[in-house]
Amino acid sequence: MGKTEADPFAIFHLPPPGETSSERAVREAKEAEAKRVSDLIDEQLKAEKQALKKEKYVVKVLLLGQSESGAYECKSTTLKNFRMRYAKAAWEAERASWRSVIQLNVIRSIITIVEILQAEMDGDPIDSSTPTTPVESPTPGTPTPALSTLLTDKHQLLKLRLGPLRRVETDLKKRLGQGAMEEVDGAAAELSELGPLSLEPESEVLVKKQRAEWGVHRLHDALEKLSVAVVRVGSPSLRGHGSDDGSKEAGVDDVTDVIASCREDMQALWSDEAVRAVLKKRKMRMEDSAGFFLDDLDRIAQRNYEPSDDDVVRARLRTLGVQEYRISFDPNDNTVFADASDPSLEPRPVKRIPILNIAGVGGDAGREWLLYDVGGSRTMRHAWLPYFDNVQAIIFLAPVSCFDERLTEDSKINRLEDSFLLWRTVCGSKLLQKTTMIMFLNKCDLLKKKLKSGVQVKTYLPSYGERPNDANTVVKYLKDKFKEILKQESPEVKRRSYFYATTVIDTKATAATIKAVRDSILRDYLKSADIV
Ligand SMILES: Nc1nc2c(ncn2[C@@H]2O[C@H](COP(=O)(O)OP(=O)(O)OP(=O)(O)O)[C@@H](O)[C@H]2O)c(=O)[nH]1
Ligand SMILES: [Mg+2]
Repeated sequence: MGKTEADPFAIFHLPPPGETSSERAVREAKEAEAKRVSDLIDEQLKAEKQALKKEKYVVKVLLLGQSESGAYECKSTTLKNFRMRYAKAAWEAERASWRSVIQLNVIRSIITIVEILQAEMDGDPIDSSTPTTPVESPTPGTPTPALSTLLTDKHQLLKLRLGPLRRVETDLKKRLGQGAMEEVDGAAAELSELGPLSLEPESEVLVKKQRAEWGVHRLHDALEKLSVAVVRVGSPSLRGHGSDDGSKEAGVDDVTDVIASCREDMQALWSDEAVRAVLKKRKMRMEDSAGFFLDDLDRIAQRNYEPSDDDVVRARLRTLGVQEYRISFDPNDNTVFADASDPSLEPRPVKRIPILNIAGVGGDAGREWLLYDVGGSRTMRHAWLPYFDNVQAIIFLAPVSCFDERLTEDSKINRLEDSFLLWRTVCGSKLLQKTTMIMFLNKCDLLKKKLKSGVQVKTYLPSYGERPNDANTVVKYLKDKFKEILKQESPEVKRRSYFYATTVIDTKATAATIKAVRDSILRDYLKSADIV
């Protein structure tokens, strides 16, 4: 190579004239460090590029539905069914942490009962706006016989003996930590100001069934805090309360210890006939409320209690904001179900037909899913919009049992009506025109119970007319209504939709539905991405 053809930039790589050997060593060290940093940046860029490419094939699924204090659409419960089946490692790792949430649910139920007894003692009027499952009780507003005379010294004693649960509730909330907060809505605000429990007539205690509910913004963080607390059991800061007999098992934290010590008193309260009569009069069906575990106290209020899958699914913790979950499907599970849309009320076994081999056709496409669980209250709905972009499927939870209930936040609105409105808005969104729509007509168990107790659908939905008042007919009627709305709101594209009648706390029955849903979403995704 001649002098004129020399690399004009070579001069920049030449050592400075007159460089000593120590200066050279310093320079070379600097150059080596610069190269290391440059290589690192290159590697990061490459990894980001690969992640972006992979992200393109991530299937996004959004769970939607209303949620008001006192009535929920079970979005998080549905998601738990997915994770229990398809994110087994994370599910197992979290299991112990859910114990604290279940304990919190138990304590909440007991405190609610004590407050209702208090209201009866004080002669507080019955709150007619409360959307609870109706039981045979007098029409709100009409004079009701006082049951306070049924409440005796026995109840006073029980109340006193259950007093420590208040402190334990505070401890549990502290454990949930900063990621958690109490969702205080309107009338329930006073509850957070409540002092110690009291059955004295001069007490300031107010009973509202529109309860302040404990919720979390970052479930993962909250559960992680709980697991740390569980590991720390036996640490001095968590000790301090002895059990009835003064003994305490090693490794049992204070909260669990107090709950176990209160087991018999909690059972006595829950099984007491006078208490049941007051609850009935005040239209509170604890059995139908979220996070109900009082029938399982024998098992749960134990020092060695460990939650089962079903317990975790039934545990109630309100979602605030939007939570993201990643699920990676097993690469060996490469068959999908044949189309199983529109099954009858009881999930029908569907024939398993290997219609495609994903690994062979689309590589990793469709293996990674991002599931978004959003807080459903009206004040949170604005937060949904950014998640509509590029979403493959919406799982919409509609509560079929709520045809006779009204929103807590606006007592003029029927809950079913609100669900129809929300469904119309979601179906009509331009961003979702090609999105697969999956509807869970949920809470079939509560619907059956309600109809069995004699509630007539036509009283609340005059258009229901003289159709039979049974669950199958009601579900079919509502499904047709939802389908009609979907059709009206999908004028151009033929959008895929699937409707399922569900009871998502029944994990066994839901397993088949979840599998069918997974397969439908995957099949539609692969088709839309032109992978098949
Ligand atoms: N009886 C009955 N209860 C159910 C059913 N599905 C869910 N639940 C209960 O309802 C409660 C609330 O459900 P969640 O899944 O937390 O409701 P959500 O839609 O996530 O509510 P937000 O987080 O407040 O938006 C849970 O504690 C469940 O135990 C069902 O099909 N039948
Ligand atoms: Mg939730």
